Amino acid sequence: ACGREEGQGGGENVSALSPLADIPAAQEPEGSGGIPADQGEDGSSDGIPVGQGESGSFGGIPAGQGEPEGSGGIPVGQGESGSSGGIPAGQGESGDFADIPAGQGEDGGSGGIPNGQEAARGETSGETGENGAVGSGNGNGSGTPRPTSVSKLRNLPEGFVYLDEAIPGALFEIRYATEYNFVGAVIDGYNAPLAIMAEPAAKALKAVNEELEQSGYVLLIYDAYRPAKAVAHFKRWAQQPEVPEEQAMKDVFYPDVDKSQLFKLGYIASKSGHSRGSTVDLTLADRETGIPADMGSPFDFLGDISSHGTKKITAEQTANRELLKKAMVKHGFKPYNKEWWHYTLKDEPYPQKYFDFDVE
Ligand SMILES: C[C@@H](N)C(=O)N[C@H](C)C(=O)O
Ligand SMILES: [Zn+2]
Repeated sequence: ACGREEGQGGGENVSALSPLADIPAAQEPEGSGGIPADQGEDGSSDGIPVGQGESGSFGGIPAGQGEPEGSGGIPVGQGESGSSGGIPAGQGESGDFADIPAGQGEDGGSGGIPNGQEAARGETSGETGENGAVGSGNGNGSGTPRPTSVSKLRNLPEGFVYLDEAIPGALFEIRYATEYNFVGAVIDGYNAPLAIMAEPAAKALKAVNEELEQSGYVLLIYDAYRPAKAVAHFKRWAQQPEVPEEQAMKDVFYPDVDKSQLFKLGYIASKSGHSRGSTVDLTLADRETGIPADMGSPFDFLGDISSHGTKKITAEQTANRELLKKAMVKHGFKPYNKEWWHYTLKDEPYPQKYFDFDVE
């Protein structure tokens, strides 16, 4: 897993494959570095990787632009994403589409951090049903990939796409659709372990994946588009006092910080770039095994060690972070200094809009 555990996967190959360009991390917090809760910024998540088998075409995506952020647990193979025909009547409406005007945003939540669980190669549950069911793992932190049937409603707002269709070969572990995240519950608005982004961001991310494949890696995506209602859920949770039942998840994701400080410290954003559809939480995984590269801290570990430039990690872990960063920056994404997994497309198509349709 990508946590603090020993890095599997990436290690040795990395130095040979990555020129470690010194790309400075973006200063501007999408998160809320030093910004009081409620003033919004970006956030991200961690989840269950899903191996995306055959994905559909990437039709209709405008020339690339882009940015990124993920979920905890078990990578899930997204088998064949079949056609979307056959959606039962009455299921078609995807969630609310209440766009939140810029400046009103709710606080962003923070993606759960995967505890070094092995990223199981997408257990493709595969067979896509008539309504596009795909297999996906449930990020319950058990370490055991369990196929789940997911039906895509396929009526996303115009301009948005499912990443399993847009980025063949990527893996997914949508933590906020599971209980394996810092909140310890499925997050509001995540009705299925799916990743959605605005088309330009998806196109740019596809290019990143293609480039990394040359080095033996694929992208493992923990979170992408995040509904505003999910950010509101994070905020409500952070405002409640910590209780003993939360200790297990606290130990994994925010052991050194009181949860009431997570927004203020920039680890979760009140107005998250994720809700604008062009931010993604992700890591590198071995192309053959699906095992996440060792990044020195797990996804959604909310602490200093997750910052770009930290001295607390090994040269190999730094190299892994740099390999990901170099590829992301090359294709138009900007990093977030406090979280090595969080990236946002610079030329995002909806810079002022905070969407609230459900992930389903
Ligand atoms: C919570 C974490 N995964 C994340 O995305 N943090 C940034 C700052 C956000 O909430 O936008
Ligand atoms: Zn993020």
